Amino acid sequence: MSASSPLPIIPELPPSAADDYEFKFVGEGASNVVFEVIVQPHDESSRNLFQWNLLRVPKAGTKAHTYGELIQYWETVVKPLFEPEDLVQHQLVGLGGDAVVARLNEVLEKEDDTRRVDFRGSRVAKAGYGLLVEDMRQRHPDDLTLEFKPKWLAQSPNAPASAIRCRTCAREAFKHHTKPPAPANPTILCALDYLTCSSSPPILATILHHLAPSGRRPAPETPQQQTEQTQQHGQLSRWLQTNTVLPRLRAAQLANDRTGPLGADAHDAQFQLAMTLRDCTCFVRIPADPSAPVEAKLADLDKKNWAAKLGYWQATERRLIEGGYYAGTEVPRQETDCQLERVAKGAGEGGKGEV
Ligand SMILES: O=P(O)(O)O[C@@H]1[C@@H](OP(=O)(O)O)[C@H](OP(=O)(O)O)[C@H](O)[C@H](OP(=O)(O)O)[C@H]1OP(=O)(O)O
Ligand SMILES: Nc1ncnc2c1ncn2[C@@H]1O[C@H](COP(=O)(O)OP(=O)(O)OP(=O)(O)O)[C@@H](O)[C@H]1O
Repeated sequence: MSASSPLPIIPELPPSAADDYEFKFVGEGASNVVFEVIVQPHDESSRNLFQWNLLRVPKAGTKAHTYGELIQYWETVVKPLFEPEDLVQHQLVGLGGDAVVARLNEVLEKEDDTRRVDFRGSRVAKAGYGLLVEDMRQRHPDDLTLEFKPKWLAQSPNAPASAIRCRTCAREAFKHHTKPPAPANPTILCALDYLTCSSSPPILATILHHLAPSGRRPAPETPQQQTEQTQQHGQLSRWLQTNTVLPRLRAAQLANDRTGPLGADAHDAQFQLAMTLRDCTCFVRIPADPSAPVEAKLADLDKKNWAAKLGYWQATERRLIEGGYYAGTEVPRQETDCQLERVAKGAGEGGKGEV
């Protein structure tokens, strides 16, 4: 938003929305909740707003910035780093009063039993604005959709010389140490593999196994569905090998962090941006229609509350170094599959070939 561009018109939910609209829980993170909004068929203007968009609202009691600040940061700092098609688009929407927030909280309360344990009981904040975010879910029941966090695509500048794990694998090993992984999902995907899979078929196979395990989709019921799924698998492989968005994200993470958390201060705007870039989500949609293009977009590129988080980031980095999580010497040893360890062991020893 430059100083000279006109202020965008912010749409507003009508006062009757709490009673007239249906709100369905879609997902949540530590700071936000996302809902699908279903409007009356005759309400054409609202139908246009919500046909391809979801409603994202802030949770109460977090240290996150207001949506006005998030939009300003995204427009001026994040957006210039990417191509428009790399980013999930969004716009502010007025919530039309506390009745909508109360309604959203009723929906959330009903979900409590199935929510992530540490999120249970958290509620939507009494905010004036939400965000309309481009809906990245399936548009057709046979579309293949994926969601993952690329995290740290390059090593932390603070990693010790003895590191055989990247920052993402070290952090995951620490997490598994304090909270053992679910039996269904025991292995860790090394974030560095996203960038090297283009030149290594075994690494590509590992990523495909993590992102699109065959058991997660219903088995094809017709020859047409079988063909579609094979095509989509091929499209996903090609996307992983040729996309430009993850290399661009990695380059921006590297360019904006020369010191790592231990050398940064709360006023270091570049480091702060790097931390935003390390906590985004990548959505991929591969349409069932083979002539339609693959869409892959980054979301959740929110400005971090640096003053509130710097202490946590520094303490995490120290814990990973001092606890031996980078060096792989923690006790008991956690199972990881880091590219750095594979390289250190030598590509020949049953590893995954050149990386
Ligand atoms: O600290 P990390 O690396 O575990 O990342 C946190 C995320 O954990 P996860 O991606 O699951 O490992 C964490 O994600 P969850 O929603 O807890 O899964 C948040 O994104 C957190 O950011 P914020 O406090 O909401 O600003 C994230 O915090 P920072 O990115 O600010 O460190
Ligand atoms: N544009 C979208 N399309 C489809 N689903 C979405 C979209 N945005 C969010 N979601 C769903 O809602 C969930 C939570 O959204 P979001 O990432 O905005 O929360 P958050 O609190 O910012 O997360 P985090 O704690 O990781 O920072 C996502 O994991 C995803 O399942």
